[in-house]
Amino acid sequence: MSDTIFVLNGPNLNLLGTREPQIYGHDTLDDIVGQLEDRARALGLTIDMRQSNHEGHLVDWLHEAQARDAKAAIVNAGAFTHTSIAIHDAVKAIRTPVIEVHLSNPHAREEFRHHSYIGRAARGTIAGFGAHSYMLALEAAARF
Ligand SMILES: O=C(O)[C@]1(O)C=C(c2cccc(Sc3ccccc3)c2)[C@@H](O)[C@H](O)C1
Repeated sequence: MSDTIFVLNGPNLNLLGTREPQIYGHDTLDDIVGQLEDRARALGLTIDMRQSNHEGHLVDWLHEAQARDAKAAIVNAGAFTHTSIAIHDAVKAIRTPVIEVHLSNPHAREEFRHHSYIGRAARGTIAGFGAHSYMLALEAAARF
């Protein structure tokens, strides 16, 4: 197993920090990756953070996480959380442990956000703590 943690982000998260801070906080993905890299360095780990608006990229990157024997994959699939059987199947297909994360708490929001295809396949889920959701997931992954 390598010391690499994949951090994979889905649609619209490239716009994070620009709108709806009351839901998603003020941090951008660049802010979050900087926080993660500082902590990962202290843990002897490496972060590989990516974002795409395309479902197939996330599927390909989950396959790559396994191919590179990643220690874990932290996944915020955004809206694909609630729609993507393809990403669910990729999470089930790989040996790499996957931690689902969300900035908001989808269960406290609209009904259509209450179901997660990713959550049904992941090792666990951390949601509702803004950027800290990612940091909590890194701490959990470090103990795998
Ligand atoms: O809370 C999350 O992290 C979540 O994964 C993120 C989502 C999301 C949705 C739209 C935009 C963004 S990122 C954003 C937020 C504000 C302005 C621009 C982009 C995230 C939702 O689709 C999900 O239901 C929940």
